Amino acid sequence: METEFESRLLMRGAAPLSRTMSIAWSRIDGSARRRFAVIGILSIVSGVLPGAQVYAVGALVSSVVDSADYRGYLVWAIVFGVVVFVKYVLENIIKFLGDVLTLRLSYDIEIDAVQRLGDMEVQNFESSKTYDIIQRVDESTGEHVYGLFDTLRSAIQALLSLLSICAVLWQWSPVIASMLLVAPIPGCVATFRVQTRAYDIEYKRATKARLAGYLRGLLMSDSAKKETRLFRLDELFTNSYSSIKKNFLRQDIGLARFALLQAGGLGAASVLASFGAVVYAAIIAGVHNRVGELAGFISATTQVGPLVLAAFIGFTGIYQHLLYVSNWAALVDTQPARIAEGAFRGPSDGRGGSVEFRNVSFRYPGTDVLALNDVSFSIDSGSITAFVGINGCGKSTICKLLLRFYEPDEGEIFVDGRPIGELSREYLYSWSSALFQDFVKYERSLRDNIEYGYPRDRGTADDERLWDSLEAVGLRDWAMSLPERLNTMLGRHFEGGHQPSIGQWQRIAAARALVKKPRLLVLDEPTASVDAVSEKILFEAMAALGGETTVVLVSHRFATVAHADRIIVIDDGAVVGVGGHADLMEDCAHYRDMYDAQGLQSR
Ligand SMILES: Nc1ncnc2c1ncn2[C@@H]1O[C@H](COP(=O)(O)OP(=O)(O)OP(=O)(O)O)[C@@H](O)[C@H]1O
Repeated sequence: METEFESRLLMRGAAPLSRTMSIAWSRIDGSARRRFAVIGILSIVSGVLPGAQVYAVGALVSSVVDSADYRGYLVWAIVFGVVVFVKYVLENIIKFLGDVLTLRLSYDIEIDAVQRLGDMEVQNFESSKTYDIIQRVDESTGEHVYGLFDTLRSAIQALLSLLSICAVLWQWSPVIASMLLVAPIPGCVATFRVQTRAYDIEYKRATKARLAGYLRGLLMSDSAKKETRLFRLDELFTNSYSSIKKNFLRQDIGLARFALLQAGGLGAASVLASFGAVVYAAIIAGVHNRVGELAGFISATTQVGPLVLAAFIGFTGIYQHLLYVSNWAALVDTQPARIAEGAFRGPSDGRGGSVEFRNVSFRYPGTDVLALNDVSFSIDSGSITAFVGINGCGKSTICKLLLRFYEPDEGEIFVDGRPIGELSREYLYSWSSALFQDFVKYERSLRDNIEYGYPRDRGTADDERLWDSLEAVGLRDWAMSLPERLNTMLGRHFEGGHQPSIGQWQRIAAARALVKKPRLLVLDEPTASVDAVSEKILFEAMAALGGETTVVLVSHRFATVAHADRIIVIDDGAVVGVGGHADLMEDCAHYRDMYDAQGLQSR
């Protein structure tokens, strides 16, 4: 059973090990590689010193026994001291260089991972495959990258030390040398078994551990607290969490018992075998009067066990690091979905903003259902166009394609008469803006919250512009009443934060969308959280943009929708009606049904 598992472990690790190590190596810069080289050379020197140390012990004791003159053994005492001291110095230098390298790699790799995440397209975060990889990369990856190389280095150094000791012992007695080398093996097998079992437990519990982490996160989340309290989910989640943890506890205690049994069996066999080797060496020494060699054997006994273990376990310990590093390597190795960049950078101050979808069809990656099926429509520049339809009909998908978060599978999208793929996204985003239904509540100052919507290449937005945006969304008076006005921190996570209501948060997000005075404004359910008065204010803000800004509005509120210049009705990924409110009430049964349903609900 164990053997089968161990071989599975090696199989599982061997292929990713070489791939992961080559990825890690390719990401390490020249100076870090030089540091690795220096550490490697010092490790080789330090690796052969234990042999010299054992030899010096033997020679020292022999010279004490054989020579009456202290000068005879003083030389060996000095040699012994120098060997011990040089090893001490080398080990400390290796440790220092290793620590510095760990810190540097941790920094480099953490920044590299963060940059990769920042650089990813929206669609990667909406794909469970990539999202899974993203979730598994944590801040400790850098330490494990060095750990991966360092474990290998330590194992090789331990092997060198063993060879050097072996070379010395062999000259004295091949039989005792063999006994000493073989003695630690059962103990190593025991440790290997315990480690592989621990690794296997960790590997198998990864999914449950993630679930436990998720439940814990829900229990700690301020946004989830109301629901968890109301639906008594806190109790349910706490029970699930503790049941997972109890299971882990049971496994860990079982592992501790297994470790004790292994130590008591194979581990004890090693101790007894070493003891046997020393007794045998003592007998030989007594018979042949080779006290120096006996001292060398005893000195070697204390070193050989840990060295065999380090060499043996070092190679298995690599898998522990591999578990972490492979997540990061998978991130590096992932070919995230990319949106091709267009070259057109256009006149930055030019107005416009007309949009056309021509026979656009689209499936989300990894699905076979058409989210949009042969969709065609056109939107005049400066107009307000509303999209309506039941949940899941494809309205948000139209917004995502228009903002180039995805590319259509078929058909083409034109902006100002030009295929959208020809526009550079930097250019497109410099004059378009959006307010999403899942807008972000940045727990930063009110100023930051609005300024985040202002293009960085235009510098910082002046206060007047920020106040204008607040005015447009009806928040000027509220902002004036805040303790530090624009500089007031928002949210509860940082000290001194002021918590806006959800509707205020949404209007702040609207101010952020408006601050750049966009030519194209996509509003994906912008009024979901606001009251009727605020909705009117928001709509007036949109209308005030009229002529200057093309507004694409997704909304379920017919009171808002009815004011749009044109309404496009979507059903099951297809356009089923286009026109003004009055026309659609006449001609489009689907629109009329939705309108009536909302009228009934509100009565
Ligand atoms: N990231 C995604 N991966 C796979 N399928 C998706 C994804 N996002 C949306 N879909 C699917 O695409 C279809 C259209 O979704 P979309 O979000 O565009 O609907 P919607 O009209 O905006 O709905 P709602 O009114 O609920 O916001 C739905 O069937 C939905 O399940």
